[in-house]
Amino acid sequence: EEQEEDVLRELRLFLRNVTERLALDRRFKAFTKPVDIEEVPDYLIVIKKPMDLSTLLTNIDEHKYVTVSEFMSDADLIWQNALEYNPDSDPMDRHIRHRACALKDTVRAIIRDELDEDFDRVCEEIKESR
Ligand SMILES: COC(=O)N1C[C@@H]2C[C@@H]3O[C@]2(Cc2nccnc23)C1
Repeated sequence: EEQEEDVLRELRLFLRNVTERLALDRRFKAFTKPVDIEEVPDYLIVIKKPMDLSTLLTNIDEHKYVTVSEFMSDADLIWQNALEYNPDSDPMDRHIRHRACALKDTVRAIIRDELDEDFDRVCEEIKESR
């Protein structure tokens, strides 16, 4: 009903705000756009579910997420993929893994600090009812 759409609209506003703040953080520049398959031809052989911050924003606008947990599953792909594709000891791999870990910790800290438990529960109830 209308009240449910009001809740989901507020969820999208919250998720856009979080995602845009991450995209502005210079540490996360490598995560703002899809990895360029022309530059990295084997990327899709290694990484089965690519994800990036611009794709998160598109998904939000396409009403893909009804709960924060669904959003977090896709957001987690970003740093998980980076750890998986860049496992080596060379400085470049270590650098992007450090940033991937910072992304993981930053997303979790924002959600812990800014997501209201009761609001999240209402979203979960809407999801269960559909
Ligand atoms: C989230 O970003 C990444 O996982 N990567 C891995 C790729 C390997 C390396 O860095 C990336 C882009 C790139 N382009 C050209 C040559 N080498 C690289 C970014």
